[in-house]
Amino acid sequence: MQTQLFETTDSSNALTVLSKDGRADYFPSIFESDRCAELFSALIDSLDWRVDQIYMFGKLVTTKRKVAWVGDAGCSYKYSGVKKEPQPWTPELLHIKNQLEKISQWKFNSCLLNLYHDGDEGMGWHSDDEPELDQSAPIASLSLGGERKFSFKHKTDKTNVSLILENGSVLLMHAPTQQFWQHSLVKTKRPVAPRMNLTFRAISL
Ligand SMILES: O=C(O)CCC(=O)C(=O)O
Ligand SMILES: [Fe+2]
Repeated sequence: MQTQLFETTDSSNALTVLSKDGRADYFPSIFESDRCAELFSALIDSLDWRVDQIYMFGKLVTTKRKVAWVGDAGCSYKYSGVKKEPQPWTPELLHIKNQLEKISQWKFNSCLLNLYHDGDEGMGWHSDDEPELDQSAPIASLSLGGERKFSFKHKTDKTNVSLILENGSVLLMHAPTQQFWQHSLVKTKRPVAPRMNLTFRAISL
């Protein structure tokens, strides 16, 4: 079932996505486009980007998508069987973190950055429910660059909710969304500009 569900919540222009078993708030334009371009290029230059390794059908495969894991000292993170140690925060990332903490009223101590060069790169169905994440915390996701379709799928009734993540937008996924829903960044044949996504997370230390 394909649905598109939006409901305006408050004066912040947030749209609420998902009608049960969690909640996600979409903020269309947290950073304006000139600022997004500046941030995109500063983050490309200042971080150490690596290809990712994930298990797919029991095989370790290397992605074309690049990732960077950033966080406070001690915020190591294990997913798809691979443990990552964090890079230190940069001034731009601390600035973004600060903005997202105001919006979400939560403190984050780590950030996963993904770089999708074109529409051939995406991210398959998963939940961000690793044991080291604070299960009560939201995940705040900032998008920079080309617009891409993002979908949620309910784990039991398979309801599908999709939205377009625009340049400079923030998607705030509140607990217990990860427990009940999977999400994916959908690949596309359309030509799309490179896109960077930053997910700010709270790791329990
Ligand atoms: O690129 C996106 O919007 C999603 C990224 C994501 O789901 C993740 O990093 O866990
Ligand atoms: Fe995710």
